[in-house]
This record gives sequence, structure tokens and C-alpha cells, in this order.
Amino acid sequence: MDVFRRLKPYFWPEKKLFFLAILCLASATALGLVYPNLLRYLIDDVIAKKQFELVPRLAIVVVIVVSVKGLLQFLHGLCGGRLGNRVAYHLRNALYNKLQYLSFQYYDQARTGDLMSRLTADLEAIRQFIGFGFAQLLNVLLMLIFGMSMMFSINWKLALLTMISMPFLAFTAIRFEGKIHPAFRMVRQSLSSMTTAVQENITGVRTVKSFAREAHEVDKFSARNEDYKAMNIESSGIWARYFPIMEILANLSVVMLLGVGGYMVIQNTISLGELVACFSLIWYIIGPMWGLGFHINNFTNTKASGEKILDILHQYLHVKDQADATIVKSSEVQGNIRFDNVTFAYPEKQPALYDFSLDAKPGSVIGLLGSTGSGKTTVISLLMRAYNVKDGRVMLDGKDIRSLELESYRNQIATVFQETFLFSSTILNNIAYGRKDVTMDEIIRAAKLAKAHDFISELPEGYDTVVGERGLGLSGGQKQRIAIARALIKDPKILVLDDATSAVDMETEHEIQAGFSEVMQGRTTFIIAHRISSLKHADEIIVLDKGRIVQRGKHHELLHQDGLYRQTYDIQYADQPKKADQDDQVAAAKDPELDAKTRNHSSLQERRLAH
Ligand SMILES: Nc1ncnc2c1ncn2[C@@H]1O[C@H](COP(=O)(O)OP(=O)(O)OP(=O)(O)O)[C@@H](O)[C@H]1O
Repeated sequence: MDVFRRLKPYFWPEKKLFFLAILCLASATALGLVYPNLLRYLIDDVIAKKQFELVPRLAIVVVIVVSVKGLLQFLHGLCGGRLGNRVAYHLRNALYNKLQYLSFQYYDQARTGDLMSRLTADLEAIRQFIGFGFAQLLNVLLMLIFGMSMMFSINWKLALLTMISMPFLAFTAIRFEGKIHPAFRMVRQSLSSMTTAVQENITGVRTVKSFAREAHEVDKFSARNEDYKAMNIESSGIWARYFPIMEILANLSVVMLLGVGGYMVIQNTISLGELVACFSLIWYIIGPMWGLGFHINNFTNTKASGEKILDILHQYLHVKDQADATIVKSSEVQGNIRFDNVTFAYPEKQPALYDFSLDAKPGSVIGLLGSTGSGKTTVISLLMRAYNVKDGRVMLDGKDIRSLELESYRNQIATVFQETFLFSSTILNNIAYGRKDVTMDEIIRAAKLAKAHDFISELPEGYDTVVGERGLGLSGGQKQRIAIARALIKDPKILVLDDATSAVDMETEHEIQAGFSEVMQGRTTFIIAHRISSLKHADEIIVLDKGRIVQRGKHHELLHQDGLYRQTYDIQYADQPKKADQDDQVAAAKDPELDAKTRNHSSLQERRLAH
């Protein structure tokens, strides 16, 4: 019951509906007891005593009882439905809200399918139980109490005899539920594995086709389909075995009632009306016995679903605002980012970053280079305060970022990730995502800077083109350019480009960077790149290896040092130094807006390469 106590904040505001639903159902059940009594009266007092003039009055009573019972059932359905849906609505909102604020650490381990099933199947279980299940569970108890007490009041010996097979019925029903329940769970698992296969197949259809693995995929699906079929057949087998037994046991008590009761009527121990009343009351007892297993399981399942939902709702937020967190005002932000001796490890892992220090002056450009897994993205994650730094400090304008209000702090940062994620919406909405109030002119300006405007304009519906799931229908480079426009429109003080131009060709990269150099004015920029060409204009390049800084300096300084930077440079340019040289010149010539800083770097680079 602890689960329901913890869920109380979500259903207690609707307590009026809750009690009304229970009251209506209980009243309908109680009203149902009028039938057996009417039958008894009809047989013993009307038919046996030949008082047929009472029949119309009895008929009117029946009509009234049926109507009131119908009305009560309608009200129960209405209240239960509203209650369940309102509780599900509150819970769904609370869950979604929590999911937005859960830390990166949670998502590192969470599985999408599992989260989806909590938001759908588990929530549905709660909706059903709070709306109807709980009232039905109470009703089952009421039916048993009402039915038994009435039967015992009519004739306790007959009632006792009739009850003989009931424990067996209850036992079989519980056993049946114990078998059918896991079988249903297996069916659901099998269905989910089949749908996952279909989903994966549709998402990865290009990979399947390019590897000509259609036949393999068909076989894989057939195996899962076979499994699903087998699970369904097994569950129908259980159903087929248990139902006749339950039917026999239930009817055994009816046979006992009619046999013994009929004999008692002959013996004049009870009246015929009483026997008929008992016959109709017996279903008040058989029904709950039959459904006992189902109700018990429904209750335990809902408890499990509630626990899973509460697990999310009460999930610890690793990264959250301190009580006295300072709100960051954009107008006051300089953009000085400092890392002071930061050592950071992901949970249960060796440190991903050792003793990392950095002082990025406002408006400077910091390049991060290093092999895969060297810790570049970790630096950015810590900068965004995706994780809390425990060893060392990350500071914005001299203030530890842990003391800053998270939302206003992150509002100062715009990131373009290596893997571009676009929402299935229009290009316009995707670009405008980071800002609430934005004009079309600003969107176009950002798109132009990201070199996205031309290709967007060529689309039949331009900025109103709806991009498919995850940006399907656009090339990798086009997606990246939209993501860059999305970052630029935020007008951030800190710009992070995590391998942001990896999917565009060298020439476009030059063009975008020329655009960047314009927007980068006054912004502190972090660039992660594998291409030296993306980094060479940086004010400081930090070379990472296995989480440690192995080199740092400007491009020309690093070129003169033996080390990872020079090696990377050699691999990328050694066989075409002239080409690299020319690339710079071409790009510089093409873009008249290329700022002075870029030109200086380029000319410096040209001179270096010439020697
Ligand atoms: N969310 C995470 N949970 C646990 N370990 C992680 C996580 N992210 C990264 N790591 C580990 O931390 C180390 C540094 O990873 P990081 O992503 O910072 O490298 P990177 O230099 O950005 O690599 P790449 O160039 O491939 O993106 C790696 O050993 C990686 O396995």
C-alpha cells in the first residue's frame, strides 16, 4: 500500500471522484440484491398465494431498480473514467517534466524502450486501477459479504453446503492467474521484441540494403514472429485447460444448491422462493471467486507499475540548482571560462580527464584535438555542467558554475553536436528552437551565416519544409548547417562546436568558419575537431591524450613541436602541403567578409607552409 500512499499527491486532489465512483458501484451492487428478494416475493407471496394483482406493481419496482442501477453504473463509469484519466494526466505531465530535468548521468544508463513503456503501459495500468480496479476490488469484497450474509440469513445449512466447492474454485482461479500471467508477460515481451525488430529494421533500412542483408532480416523477423506465435499458443493452452475446470467447479455449487435445495423444498424446510433467491445469489459469490486471481494480479501489477513510475519521479537529480543559485544575466556575462585542475571520472570508471586546466579569455577560440576517447567531449560536457565536477572547478567569469542557476547558465551556451539531431518539424522551427521570440529576418541571417540559406531556399517549401524523423531527407552536411544556424540564432556568449563541420566538405567548412569568425566576435568558442584545418585559427589548441593535456599552444607553435599535433598534421597534410596552402587562399579569396583575424592566421600559415 506504500506505493499508493506515495502516489496520493496525484489522485488525492480528485478524491471526490474517487469516493463517488466507489459509492456508485457499491450502491449498484447493493441494489442488485433487490432482485433475489423480488424473486422470492414473486414466488412465495404472489404466485403461491395467487395475488396476481401485485404483478404490475412488482414489475414497476423492477423497472425502477433496473433504472437506478443503470444510472449508478453510468455514474460509476463516468466518475471512474474521469478519475483515471485525470490521474494519468497529472502523472504523465509530472513524468515528462521530470524526464526533462533528469541529469545526463541518468540518461547514460536509461533505456529508451523501458522509459517509453513506463510512460505508456505502466501509466495505463495505474489509470485503469485508480479509475476502476480499486472500486472493483472493493466491490468484489462487498459482493461476497452481501451475497453470503443473505444466503446464510435464508438458510445457513444450504449456504454452507453450496460453499463446499468455493475454496477449490478460488484455488484454481488463483492458480490459473499464476500461470496465465507469466504467459501473458512472455507474449508482451515477445511482441515488444518483434516491434523493436521492425522499428530497427525500418530505421536502419539503408544499412540493411547496402549490406544486402534483406534475407537475414527476414529470417531474424521470422524467428521472432515464430516465438510470438508459440507464446500465444501456449497462453491459449493454459486458458483452454483451466477454464473448463473453473466452469465445472462453479457449476458444481449450482448443482449442489439445486439438488440439496430442491430436496429441502420438497421437505418444506425452505420455500421455493427462497431457493430461487439463493440460486440468483450464488452468482454473487461465484463471480468474485472466479475473478479472485485476476483482481489479486491486477493489484500486484499496478503496484509494480506504480513503483516503476515513482522510481522516475523520485529519481535523484545529480545536477541541480543550489538554494542560493545566482541567475546569470546575459548582459553581464563576459565569457571567461576557466577550468582549474579538473579531474573527472564517469561513474564506476577510470578518470576521463586528469588535472585539466584552461583559461579561455572572453571572445577567444579554444581548439580541442585528440584521438577518440581522449576526453574532448568530456571537457564540453563539464563546461555545460552536464555532470558536477567534484575534483577541481569550472568557472564562468570567476564564479564556480555550480553556484549559478542552471537554466540561465546553459542559456549562455549554444552547442552544435557531432551527431545532429533535428526534430520532426519545419526547418524554421528547428532553427528557432533555442529562442522563444525570434523574427524571420533573424532566422534567415543565422541560416545565411551557417551557409544553409541557399539550399533551404531551393526546397519547394523553403523554411516551411518539414524534415522527417531525425532530419531524414536531408544530407548530413545540410543537417549540420541547420544545427549551426540553430546555435547561432541563440546569440550565445559561449559557442561550442563539437566536430560540427565533420559532415560538410572542406570548402563549405571554410565558408562556415568564415561565417563563424563573424559571429564568433565577442563569444568564447570551443571547437572540437579532427581536422587541423578547423582548428588552426584557434587562440589556443589543447591536445588531449587519454584524458591528459599533452600539448597546448597556437597552431604554428604546435607545428614546431614533436608530438601528436604535428603527427596529425603530417597525416592530414603531408602528401598535399600545397593543396592545403591553396585551400586557405581559395577560401580567403571567396569570402570577402573573412575577418582580419582569420586572414592573419591564414597568411601566417601560408608563410609557414612556404618554408
Ligand atoms: N557518458 C559516459 N559514461 C561513461 N563513460 C563515458 C561517457 N562518455 C564518455 N565516456 C568515456 O570517457 C572517455 C572520454 O570520452 P570522450 O567522449 O570525452 O572522448 P572524445 O575525445 O570526445 O572522443 P570522440 O572523439 O570519439 O568523440 C572515454 O573512455 C569514454 O569511454
